[in-house]
Amino acid sequence: MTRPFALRVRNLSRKFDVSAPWLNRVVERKPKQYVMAVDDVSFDVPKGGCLSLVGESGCGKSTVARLVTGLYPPSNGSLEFTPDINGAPLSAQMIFQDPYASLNPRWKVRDIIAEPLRELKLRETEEEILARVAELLTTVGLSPNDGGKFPHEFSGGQRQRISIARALATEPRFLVCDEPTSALDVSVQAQILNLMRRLQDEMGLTYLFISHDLSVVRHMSDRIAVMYLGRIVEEAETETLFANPRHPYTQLLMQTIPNIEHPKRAREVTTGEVPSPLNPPKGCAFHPRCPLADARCSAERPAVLTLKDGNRVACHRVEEAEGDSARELTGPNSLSA
Ligand SMILES: Nc1ncnc2c1ncn2[C@@H]1O[C@H](COP(=O)(O)OP(=O)(O)OP(=O)(O)O)[C@@H](O)[C@H]1O
Repeated sequence: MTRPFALRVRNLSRKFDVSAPWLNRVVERKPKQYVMAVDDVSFDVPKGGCLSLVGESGCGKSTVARLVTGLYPPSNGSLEFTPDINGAPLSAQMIFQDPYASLNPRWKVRDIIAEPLRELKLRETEEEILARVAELLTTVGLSPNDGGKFPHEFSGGQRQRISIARALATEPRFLVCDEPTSALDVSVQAQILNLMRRLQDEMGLTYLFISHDLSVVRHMSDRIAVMYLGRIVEEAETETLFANPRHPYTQLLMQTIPNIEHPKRAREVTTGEVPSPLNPPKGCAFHPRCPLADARCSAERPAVLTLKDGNRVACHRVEEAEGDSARELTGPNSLSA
């Protein structure tokens, strides 16, 4: 049975104009240049669940986050929130990687958290606003007295708790979390992830979670979409992805996860570099780094196939290996509705 979705994204693209200034282009006879930061991406975020986007720096994760929160308009494609999420005060709230940079250092914590309440007039009196701030601080594991302090008086983990409290102020149903723990120590990361899971259970929140680290998203996610150079290369249920990573790039990312046998792994891919998005490789964008690549991979871009188990993968070699069990639906990137 298909799970109801909170957000449905179809064929979403976003390009950025990165051309040199007009005069330089004319003098040097250079054409306009574009980066395809997000290229024909489709996914569903399950209601009350968590979909994670994973991939190396520059693959387009943050741009998807900004498209979902409305910070950027798409160049193409659609975003559809279910009506109850659209009806919430803001359809999607965002939690950022660096809580210090996203908290105004000159404001007391209570004013930081109260800002959206005041802005959107969600409480009538100052007393009600302060009561709500105290409630939010308690919800994220801080003390109501912490409202009188400034951001620099807190540790990194506590500052991320403050960001979460502020994001929750408007009672959103949908949170976009862009690398919320990657600036934190591993032990603090676990505390913040546990807090986010508890809040999800208690408030029925839906998460779009973004990380470069598969091990971080493993225990948060119902499904994981792996991105490479602006496109989704594999999307699967979390346990299936870990048990049977099909795309060679997912397999490469798996090799960066520390485990008992390899406790000191780098956590980041150290073999080969991501090609420039200004000049992406022809065919499959991953083929220059792929141990399985053959002539077809350098010539023909693989479509995103939906497999019998509902998971999706864009790889000629997987398609060949899975034979009849792989089936293409109505076109590249389509999902079973
Ligand atoms: N405002 C912008 N103008 C021009 N290019 C951009 C802009 N935002 C992103 N890009 C480019 O789009 C591509 C995707 O960037 P994006 O930040 O979405 O990736 P990411 O996977 O989130 O990486 P990171 O984790 O480093 O932020 C990159 O090549 C980036 O340089």
